[in-house]
Amino acid sequence: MNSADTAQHAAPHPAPPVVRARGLTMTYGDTPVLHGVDLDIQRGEVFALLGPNGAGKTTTVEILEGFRRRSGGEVSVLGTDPAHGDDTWRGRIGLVLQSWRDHRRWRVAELLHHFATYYPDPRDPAELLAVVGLTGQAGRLVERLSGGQRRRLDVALGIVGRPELLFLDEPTTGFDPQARHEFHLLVERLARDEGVTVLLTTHDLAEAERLADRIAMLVGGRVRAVGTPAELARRAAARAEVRWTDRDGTPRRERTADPSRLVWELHRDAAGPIPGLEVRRPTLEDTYLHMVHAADRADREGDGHDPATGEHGNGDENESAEVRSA
Ligand SMILES: Nc1ncnc2c1ncn2[C@@H]1O[C@H](COP(=O)(O)OP(=O)(O)OP(=O)(O)O)[C@@H](O)[C@H]1O
Repeated sequence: MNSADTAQHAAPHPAPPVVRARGLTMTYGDTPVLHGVDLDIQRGEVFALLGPNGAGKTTTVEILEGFRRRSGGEVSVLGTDPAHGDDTWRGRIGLVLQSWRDHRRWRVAELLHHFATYYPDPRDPAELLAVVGLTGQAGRLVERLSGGQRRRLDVALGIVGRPELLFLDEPTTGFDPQARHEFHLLVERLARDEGVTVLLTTHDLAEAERLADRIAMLVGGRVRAVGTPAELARRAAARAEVRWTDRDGTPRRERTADPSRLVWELHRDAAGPIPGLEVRRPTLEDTYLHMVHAADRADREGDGHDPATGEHGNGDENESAEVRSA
């Protein structure tokens, strides 16, 4: 959006994004892994960062958390450059890390009380244990918790300080389905009722689809697309699958960009109802796989083709900024 558009359509004092990155780059040694990432995450938004192993998700998140120094670009998190965040800034951020390995000898409630003392206005630890379903384990040593229970404790520790921005790095790994469901309700409540902004990385596409207002797909250190799950499905032009059973009982399936035409043709050719007829719309998984394959292909061919839009760029990193901000 150009500045004239902004003046015309935006509120008089639009809130700045909670997370903003422009042209973020990262190089390990002489290996570049982020190639100019742009992100805008608004207050109260649940934002998921998806991408294959090695895409650069953790690197991006660690830079935003202030744990890793970037090589280049501009970054602002809660109005501060994370490279210069102080304790007050850190207190406004919640991290759900991959388990608190140094605290195995603590008891669950003790550890939560201890963490609560770091913050000016912490949540009540007993209430929080109930929220994450660990009341029955309050007196247990952390090292005696199951994997899923420890992950719930990670979540409790991440939100005890009432963070404005919560980073969730693969938060439900090891959760059973019910614990995952309860965790999703908790994240929805935090975002909806308390206006907490959430940045989630996950390999669970159903989780991203369920929780995220918007999703960014990061492949090979570039954001290939940003949008709601429905927008991404439309942009990726992933095809629907039509299933039916032939007159001789053979199950059939066909992928098509125009399912309504195929269904019409089937009806036109059939003498009566079509048994087993089913139209399956593209899922986020279809979209994801489509984009990852297309991005791999584009990178191999070096043609600047963007899988998110089907547009051809000039291979310039700035070109894909148009896609990202769309
Ligand atoms: N400390 C490091 N030193 C050198 N290279 C690193 C370092 N950390 C990550 N990398 C490399 O940077 C690239 C991006 O890694 P990163 O961990 O950010 O990816 P990711 O998207 O989080 O992957 P995953 O889904 O597997 O967690 C990978 O090629 C990885 O090998």
